[in-house]
Amino acid sequence: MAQGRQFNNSTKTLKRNFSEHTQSSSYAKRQKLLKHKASLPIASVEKRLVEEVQKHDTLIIVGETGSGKTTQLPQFLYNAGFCGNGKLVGITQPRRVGTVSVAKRVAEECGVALGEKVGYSIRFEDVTSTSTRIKYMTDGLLLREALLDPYLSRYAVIIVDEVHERTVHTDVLLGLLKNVQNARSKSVNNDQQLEKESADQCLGFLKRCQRRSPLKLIIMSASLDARIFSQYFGGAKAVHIQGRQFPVDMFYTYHPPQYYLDASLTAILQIHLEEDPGDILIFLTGQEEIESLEKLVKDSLKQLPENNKKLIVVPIFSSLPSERQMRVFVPAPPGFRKVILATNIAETSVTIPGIKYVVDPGFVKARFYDPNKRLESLIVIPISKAQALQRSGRAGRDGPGKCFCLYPENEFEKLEESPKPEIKRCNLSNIILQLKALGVDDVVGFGFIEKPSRQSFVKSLEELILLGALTDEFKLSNPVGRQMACLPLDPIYSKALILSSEFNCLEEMLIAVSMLSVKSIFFTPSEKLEEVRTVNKCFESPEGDHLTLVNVYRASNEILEKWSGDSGLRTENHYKIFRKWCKKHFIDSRSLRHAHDIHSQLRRNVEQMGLRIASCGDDLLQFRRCLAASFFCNVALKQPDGIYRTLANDPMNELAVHIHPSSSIQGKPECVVFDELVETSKKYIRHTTMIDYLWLAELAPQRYALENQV
Ligand SMILES: Nc1ncnc2c1ncn2[C@@H]1O[C@H](COP(=O)(O)OP(=O)(O)OP(=O)(O)O)[C@@H](O)[C@H]1O
Repeated sequence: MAQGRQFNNSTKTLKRNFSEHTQSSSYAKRQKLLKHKASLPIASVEKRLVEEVQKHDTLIIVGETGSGKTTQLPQFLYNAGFCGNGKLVGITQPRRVGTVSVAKRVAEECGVALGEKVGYSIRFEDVTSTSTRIKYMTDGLLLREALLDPYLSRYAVIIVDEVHERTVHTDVLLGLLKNVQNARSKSVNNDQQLEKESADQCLGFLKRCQRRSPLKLIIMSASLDARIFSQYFGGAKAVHIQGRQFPVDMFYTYHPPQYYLDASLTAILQIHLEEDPGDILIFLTGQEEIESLEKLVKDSLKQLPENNKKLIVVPIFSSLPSERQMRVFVPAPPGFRKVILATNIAETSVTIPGIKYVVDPGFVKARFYDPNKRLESLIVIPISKAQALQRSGRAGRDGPGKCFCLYPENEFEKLEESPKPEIKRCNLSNIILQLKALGVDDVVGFGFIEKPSRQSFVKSLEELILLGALTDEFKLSNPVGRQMACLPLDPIYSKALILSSEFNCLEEMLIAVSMLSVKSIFFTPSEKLEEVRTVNKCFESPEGDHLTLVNVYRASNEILEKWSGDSGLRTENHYKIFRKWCKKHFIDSRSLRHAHDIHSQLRRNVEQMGLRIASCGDDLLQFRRCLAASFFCNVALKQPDGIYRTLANDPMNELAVHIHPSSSIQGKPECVVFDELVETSKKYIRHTTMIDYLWLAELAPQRYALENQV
């Protein structure tokens, strides 16, 4: 990387030229891809990397951003024969967007349709087939797979990519993979022994053969401290890939800006007016900031002369409808420059062609969970050095780039090396349940790379006991705990599904849980809040948001049914009408379709479990009682001043909270259950439904026995 330089936040005009975007034939495209592959820094060390993987069961690979680790290494291993006997190379990623976009790219490079030799799997979306050999997936997905196949016997190699992010799933996966490696190498030794001992135990031997090859494990990132991981894996070898494809020049401000949003605007305009053609990517902390900056940029453009107005603003954040997220990959029209306003969703793994300039204000919004108060806070904090490196690395991927950091260079030195591991700041209930289902009895003693706090363990174990997933002896209960672990859901949602069968409302709960499982059904631009409310009045249930979600789903189902005709087949035209309907109601059509897919999968899951699927019809009391019986850890009571207070065992941990303004609940009911408690500008409870406080002692006596009552 070039020496840091300082830059001025002044604006000047500069004429630019964009070359015409020409469409190449598929042959020419393929030749171009091959040439590109050969030019990546990793290409020159292919042979050495393959040899290292052959020699070592665990390998740590560190290489500059854009050097070709994620896209090329799996192809090297495939070509070297690691996928013999139908085995797979699996690559985990921390985010869905990165997983999908990288898989698409590698399929293109291999000249195959996505889902054939190269595929991907993310929760509720599997684009693989029996011919898939290179499989990209989220880290959480591989953890789930381990529940069904504890030896991960289909995989010859597993690459844990972007490990510096230290997501909770990556951390748990590392511990688990260590155990799997041990178990598989033991099974190799045992099998050799058994082979000698007895020829007539042929069948058992064959069975063991399926899991006898040792598991190769590769830990990878551009910004990891190899020592920590090497130590964790008993002195595993680390390989450093030298060089990057294109340089990225770093620039810093003289002083920290007073308001980084203003500084961001200045930086964007400065680049637009003074720098050579090339798109801009700026990292902000969330939707609100992105929308403010979008408006500021658009207003500023109005003041510029006509020939300087050719700047397109494209936002990307996680609650944005997926179709709109994909717009970041669409090239700007000839003569235009594109500026992408992104959260850290675009920080790792992704390559957005055309990005030449990165602007980094140096902040990120991170989640912190307080296990005592059950409160999740979203707090804006400075990024770590690893994140700064990843951000600058989004430039320099298809040509030389520049990164403008909106902080002085000496501030960079003060940043933490890596982000705080998620496992130290999240609710552990789901992880504990999965570990228990994997047969890890002593979860506190599990070999985590960094152990979560004792308090987090205690609170999550308590919650799982209250939900009936664990016995008082901390064992997985049968059948409830086992059933809960089988469902790819948070424990409270799983419990709600299982219980709803008894309350005769599994139909409704399947819908509610499916809708809660997608990132966000409604897309609400801040300036259109009122319009969204008016147009969606028809779905609103005064009793609460869970029923509102059920109403939206059923209305959308009617739209789909109406056009499916006798054949039951839905054509693209039906979906066009569906999308139009969604747009009218400010609904993210991809999220809603996703909810329909999740619904189908969960329905299959509960059918396999033998749960009785029935509808409560108009008797919605049953549905609300069932919510009370499952969401009883998330209850808030109205206080005389009209503000709500959460209920906790220890009054010190009770919090004053507000029902989220987007809620459909009417009036101010005495008592509500809620889905999540998040602190943004205030402490909000989201997805609330009214219940009767007196139900709690009857429906959740384990938590609301008389002596616990307030
Ligand atoms: N979707 C894509 N479109 C165009 N080019 C791409 C795409 N994905 C990858 N590339 C090209 O391949 C190069 C290598 O990408 P790859 O993701 O393998 O690098 P990496 O070393 O894993 O980077 P990082 O550590 O940032 O994830 C990129 O620099 C870019 O030139």
